[in-house]
Amino acid sequence: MDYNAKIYVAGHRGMVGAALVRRLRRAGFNNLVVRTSAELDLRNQAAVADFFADEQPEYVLLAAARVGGIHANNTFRADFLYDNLMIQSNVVQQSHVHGVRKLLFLGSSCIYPRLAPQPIREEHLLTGPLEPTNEPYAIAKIAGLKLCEAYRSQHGSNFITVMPTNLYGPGDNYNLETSHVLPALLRKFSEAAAQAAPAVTVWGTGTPRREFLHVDDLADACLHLLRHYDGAQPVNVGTGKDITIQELADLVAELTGYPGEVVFDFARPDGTPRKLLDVSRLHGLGWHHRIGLREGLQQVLTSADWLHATQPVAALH
Ligand SMILES: NC(=O)c1ccc[n+]([C@@H]2O[C@H](COP(=O)([O-])OP(=O)(O)OC[C@H]3O[C@@H](n4cnc5c(N)ncnc54)[C@H](OP(=O)(O)O)[C@@H]3O)[C@@H](O)[C@H]2O)c1
Ligand SMILES: C[C@@H]1O[C@H](OP(=O)(O)OP(=O)(O)OC[C@H]2O[C@@H](n3cnc4c(=O)[nH]c(N)nc43)[C@H](O)[C@@H]2O)[C@@H](O)[C@H](O)[C@@H]1O
Repeated sequence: MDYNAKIYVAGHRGMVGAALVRRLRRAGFNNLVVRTSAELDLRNQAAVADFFADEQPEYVLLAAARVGGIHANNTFRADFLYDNLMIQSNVVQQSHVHGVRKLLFLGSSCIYPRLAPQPIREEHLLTGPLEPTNEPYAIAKIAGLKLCEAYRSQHGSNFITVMPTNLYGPGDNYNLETSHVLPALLRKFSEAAAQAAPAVTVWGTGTPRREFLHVDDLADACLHLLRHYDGAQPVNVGTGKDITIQELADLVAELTGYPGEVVFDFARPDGTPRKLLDVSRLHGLGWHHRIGLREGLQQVLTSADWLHATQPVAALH
């Protein structure tokens, strides 16, 4: 890849988008194009067409999406379906119209069938019913993956799809209603430790298993695939290891120094019982993750981003 190539990072302020910008800059790619959602609402077809006509990017990394945890997905079902369909349809279609050399689309491990064989291989997609709590989001993401596949087959477009597992790291969402489990537990346990609260409530039964990859590892994998992968098949990106939500809660309690009780709220949904990714295709392409979960959590808990993100509201005024 030419270091002066114009690369559009859609969603550059998000956790993944910001990590992509950091990784691209560190690699020497400095001709990056970015827009906030206020500057360019990617649901607006005409605005996206104008943007591509003006900027003519050579590469596109599509990290803009409506994203959230199990509760947000299950609550804002129409928003997760509509926003993601519009964003990806506009960006992928305009990438084709303007002859983008390569586009990287981000799927997710949660779009595989709810009870897919474990670990999940890329060919397990669409082989069974989806997890109900995030079916709208999964349908949108599957449509995006299929749109990339269709442009490749009809027009020879080099649009690749990456399937990340659950991610965490700098720029994560710590809103307790809309976030994913890992940032939610980091916040809950650290606030409980600071306030000497007697117990922390964890949603569900604690028995589901989840795999967690640091977002800087994901960004590194995306750059590796942007440089070395031109295949039609999606590529899973993960660590190949998972833990139960109970084990995650115990690890977060240890790292935040919380001594109190953990209480499980069975009224909250567990979601998919397990979604461990088979990462042999990725390993075969020469990439392995570097940041283990304990090390990654310690990095988050000592980062400036964490202190800023979880500053008590009172302190902000
Ligand atoms: N987080 C995970 O665990 C995870 C796991 C697997 C896959 N992924 C995928 O990774 C990608 C990024 O996720 P993330 O965790 O980085 O999400 P995030 O932190 O919520 O960031 C999403 C970004 O999308 C942008 N965006 C949302 N709606 C937009 C719109 N209408 N127009 C323009 N931009 C819009 C936002 O821009 P502004 O900030 O400017 O508003 C934001 O920067 C998504 O495709 C997601 O499916 C995430
Ligand atoms: C990667 C993401 O995976 C998502 O599924 P998924 O991992 O179940 O989404 P999470 O919200 O991370 O929930 C994972 C598991 O953690 C439990 N959990 C326990 N305590 C909490 C808490 O305080 N907050 C949250 N959020 N969960 C909690 C939750 O019930 C579920 O069993 C999809 O819904 C998204 O579409 C996205 O793709």
